[in-house]
Amino acid sequence: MKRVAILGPSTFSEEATRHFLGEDFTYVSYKLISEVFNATSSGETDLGVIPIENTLEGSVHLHVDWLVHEVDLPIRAEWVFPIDMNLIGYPAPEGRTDESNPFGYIRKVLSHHVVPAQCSRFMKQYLSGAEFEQVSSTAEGVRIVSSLQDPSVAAIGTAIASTNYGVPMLQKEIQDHKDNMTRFLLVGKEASELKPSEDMKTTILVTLPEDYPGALHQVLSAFAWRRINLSKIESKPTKKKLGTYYFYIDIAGSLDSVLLPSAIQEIEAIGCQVRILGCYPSYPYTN
Ligand SMILES: O=C(O)C(=O)Cc1ccccc1
Repeated sequence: MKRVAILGPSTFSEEATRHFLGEDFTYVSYKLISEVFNATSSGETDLGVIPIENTLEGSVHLHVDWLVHEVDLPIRAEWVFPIDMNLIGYPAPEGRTDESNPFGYIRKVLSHHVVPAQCSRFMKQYLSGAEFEQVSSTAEGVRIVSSLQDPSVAAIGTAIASTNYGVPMLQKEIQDHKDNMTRFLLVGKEASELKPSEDMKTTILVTLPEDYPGALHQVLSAFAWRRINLSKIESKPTKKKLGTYYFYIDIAGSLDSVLLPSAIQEIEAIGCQVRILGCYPSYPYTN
């Protein structure tokens, strides 16, 4: 069975990956996302799973940075999964109940750094007196809460973490939007056989030549006149020189098509550097 590195166990990454890949894989849990990248890169696992983008927050920049700067792992698939955030902790100690705010006794909330933006309304209303502390995963927050057994410290995480660590669910589904989706990437050195998808995507990084006015316009027009659809374009610092950027571009379509390789050739011809991060199937959410 193929081995898949995930941030886990009992995380949103695990929920999303089991839903997508099923049980014909061996899941190997790592505490840090850097360990997920490194395990996949070193061959300890065949594949790795990276949460890359959320409906509300956009890209998880730290993870994009790893993909671009630290490893050379092609993207093999992407899928979307709905995320239900839950407040997990212990009930109010006796004498600490507050009519106006049932969670007013909570002083600290532990979770993954992408979480507060996804439950900002709930946190503002009920947890404004609590300090947020970032931990390596939502499950790690629940694990710490279970070890402290202190009602003033709570976590935000998955229902499965509440069950597995034996910490009560205080409030279900506290995310701002019911359709709170996260996009996950499957990365790996070798292609894996996956279910067919109607949608293929290609992700490229483009570095513009210096001193070439209008270079970005030229890049975009290489796609535009071929009627190639871009689903995302983001500029990011190259990290080599202040003020220099590359563009992270998601393209609807496959490198097997005639048009896309010719668009890339045209971009290279004007002096841009192009790195292909992957050409892969994309899956919408189906339950
Ligand atoms: O910490 C987790 O549970 C993760 O898998 C990372 C994450 C956190 C919040 C939304 C999606 C993924």
